[in-house]
Amino acid sequence: MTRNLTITDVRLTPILVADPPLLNTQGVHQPYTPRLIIEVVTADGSTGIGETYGDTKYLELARPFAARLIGRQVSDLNGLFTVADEIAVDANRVSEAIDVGGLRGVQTADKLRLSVVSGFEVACLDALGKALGLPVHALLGGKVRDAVEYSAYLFYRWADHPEGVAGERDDWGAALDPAGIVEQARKFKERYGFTSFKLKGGVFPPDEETAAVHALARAFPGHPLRLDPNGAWSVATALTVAEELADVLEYLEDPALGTPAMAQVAAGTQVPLATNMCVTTFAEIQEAFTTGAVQVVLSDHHYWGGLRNTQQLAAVCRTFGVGVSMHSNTHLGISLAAMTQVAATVPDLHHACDSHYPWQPEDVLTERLTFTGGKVVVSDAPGLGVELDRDRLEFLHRRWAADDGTLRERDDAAAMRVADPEWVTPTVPRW
Ligand SMILES: O=C([O-])C(=O)C[C@H](O)[C@@H](O)C(=O)[O-]
Ligand SMILES: [Mg+2]
Repeated sequence: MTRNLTITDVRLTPILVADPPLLNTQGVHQPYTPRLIIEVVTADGSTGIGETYGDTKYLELARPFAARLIGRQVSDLNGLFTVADEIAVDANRVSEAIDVGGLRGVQTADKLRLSVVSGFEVACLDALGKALGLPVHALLGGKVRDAVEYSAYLFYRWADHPEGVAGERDDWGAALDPAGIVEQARKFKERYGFTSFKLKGGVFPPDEETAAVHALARAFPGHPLRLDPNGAWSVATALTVAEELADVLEYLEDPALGTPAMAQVAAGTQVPLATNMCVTTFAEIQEAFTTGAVQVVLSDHHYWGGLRNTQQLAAVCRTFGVGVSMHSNTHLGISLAAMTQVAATVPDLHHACDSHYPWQPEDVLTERLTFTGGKVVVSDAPGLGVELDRDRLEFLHRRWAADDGTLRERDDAAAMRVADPEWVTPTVPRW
């Protein structure tokens, strides 16, 4: 039977989703964070869904992108990059050259475009898979594992958002010291079965964070542990921490900012270094790999340009003997399903992937994805194997529409200033 896979409609729905008061070196998460949900509809009635960042700078690229997709084939995934090249990026959007205070590395016009392409690519793959009756992993060449392992993403956090700030409550409680972090890790293990733990650092002086990692090592002997200060330390501080934690760390993530600093740290320690900050584009690979600056690249399909680019990144890493795993920031179930589908196809995946999903109490799916033994089972259902809950989508969109603009852009430093008016984004290295 010949199918008509022409794209006839594209729907873009910006939403605001609840986010807990998670601390990082920039500040704290806002009570609600923007995401963009993308639906691609084909002439024969398949609808595919994708998800990406929802801040204004992404929306303003997604709209002309969506308009250009009408009439194209949903299977023309390579064509998405051609379409992206046609979209002009406002120079002001990249003038500061960093994104979310640098948490996602360099910001370029291409990377902004790729962050939009990724949402459309996932939606097209989902629609194509549904039309053909094949899971996304089959469209990517087939799965090499039946479940994908994730790590518990531990955060220093407050119990609630600052007084007077509207937000959703949760039962995780505060975690502001080693005991609080161990308690949080126990809950993660109980609720989801995770056996790897990553602590988001760069929040407190390094000796406090080192103490928290030692406390985790005592509480969970033999479990892989990671610490990620998002580049907040000097080379000297990074080397001190690496020495103190050498026996317990699986890897140290972005201890110092930029490839040259990472290369200096790498030269002085046996602890592997991972990154989602100094290698975030193909252009950054050569310098990082030839200087031995990183041993594990944490891919994020959102800003690498989608699932197929993630596979290409994995192939380059494999060629250079560099490990690959996955980075995450606030995302919903569509992205977790997409991450799981692509991770299932990557042969050398030796580290549990990051996921913020357990921190997100809200979703746009009819059924939440679940972690069992720290793993998500790879769906063999057509497409991503998930279904959009239209009522939830509408509810979360109404929250976005009602916002006066303050929450539509993620700004962790601004959120921190609500609690501490003197707060300014720390200069790096912070310690
Ligand atoms: O380096 C990382 O893993 C991240 O930046 C992940 C997230 O952005 C995290 O730091 C956050 O959301 O606060
Ligand atoms: Mg990181």
